[in-house]
Amino acid sequence: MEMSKASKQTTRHEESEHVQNPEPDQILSPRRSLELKQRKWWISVSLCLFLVLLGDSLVMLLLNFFYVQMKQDRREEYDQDLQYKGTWTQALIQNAAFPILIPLFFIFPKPKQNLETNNTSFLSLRLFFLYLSLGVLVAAHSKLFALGKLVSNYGIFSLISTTQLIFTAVLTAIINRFKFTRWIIISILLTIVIYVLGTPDFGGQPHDGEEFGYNIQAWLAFSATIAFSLSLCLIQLGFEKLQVKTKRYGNEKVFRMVLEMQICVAFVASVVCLVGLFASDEYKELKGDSKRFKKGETYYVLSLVGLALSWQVWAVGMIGLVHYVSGLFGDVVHMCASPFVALFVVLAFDFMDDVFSWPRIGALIGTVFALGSYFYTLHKRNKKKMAELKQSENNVEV
Ligand SMILES: Nc1ncnc2[nH]cnc12
Repeated sequence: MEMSKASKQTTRHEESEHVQNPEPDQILSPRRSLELKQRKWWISVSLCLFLVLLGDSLVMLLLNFFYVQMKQDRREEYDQDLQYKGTWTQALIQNAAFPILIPLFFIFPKPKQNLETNNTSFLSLRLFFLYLSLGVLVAAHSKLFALGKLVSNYGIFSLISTTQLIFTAVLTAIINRFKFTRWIIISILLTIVIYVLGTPDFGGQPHDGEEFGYNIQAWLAFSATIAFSLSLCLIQLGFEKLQVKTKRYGNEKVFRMVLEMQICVAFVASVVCLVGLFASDEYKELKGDSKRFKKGETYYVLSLVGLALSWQVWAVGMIGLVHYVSGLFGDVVHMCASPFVALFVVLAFDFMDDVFSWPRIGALIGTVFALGSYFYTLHKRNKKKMAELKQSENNVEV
């Protein structure tokens, strides 16, 4: 697209201003600047990891709280009726609290737009379609996840969910041309074992006789799993190939990108879930649930609001990990959260059937090795970048 004379002048003016007032990073030596960048990156990764653990734990605690509120005493008398019943509602809750992120989006600093790029409207259009399709995909996995949890035996559902990491690994190899290292493979294998041993129990299961056929259960869990893995890989692709290339945020990876992705995708997903909720007449059943809540309607609404906010905490952490590291790492962290979540559920609720047994303790210890092994690869990658920079500096000096 042709640039007008006036805009060219402004651009030149801005460019000279940019040179006269360099960014703080540009004043520093390249080595110091890379060091600072890597430190900032580690802080961002640690923060996102914490958000995923926190979100995962809060979601599971609130789901169990809901279960306890609907039932007078023990959880071992499983009853599907005591879960959040509406699956469109649950899918909506998983996405609908995104507006709380909008003020955050404006609070986070906006880096200067890169002025070299001129043909970004094409990329922005593709980004728009990516957000649209990702929103539909996220709505689909949220709905299938809720449905699978409602109609399946939770143990079987969890076991099938274990394959999630395998799907993510295969899909990311194809879609993102992901390069696996020995340490990443060790981390994946450990995470699978951790997930099998450490998944938290969940009370809201159907009675044995009431379960859907195993076929349907398996298909629901598999579909949720594949849709979830696919969404992680596509989000990574969107960051790498579209969002970074539009250069609206300069050349850097910034947290604003994470918030933009989550707000746009969750908005589309919420619209899809709302349509589903009304088209299926499910909204009519909501009143019944609130009446049965032991602590009353206010707590019922508060627990739904809490659940919706917890999902946003989780989603921002997940998308942050995809942005700063990869979809595969996001999935590893999400699955490694399971023994922590199980521990919190055991500590928070006095469920007679739920103890923090040896396999779970083993799983908890295993997370240190699984995450440590992935972190080792990341540390080596950062060190390699620093070594390359030092090498090129030495070459210039010689
Ligand atoms: N909607 C979802 N949320 C969390 N984990 C999932 N795994 C598959 N679908 C999921």
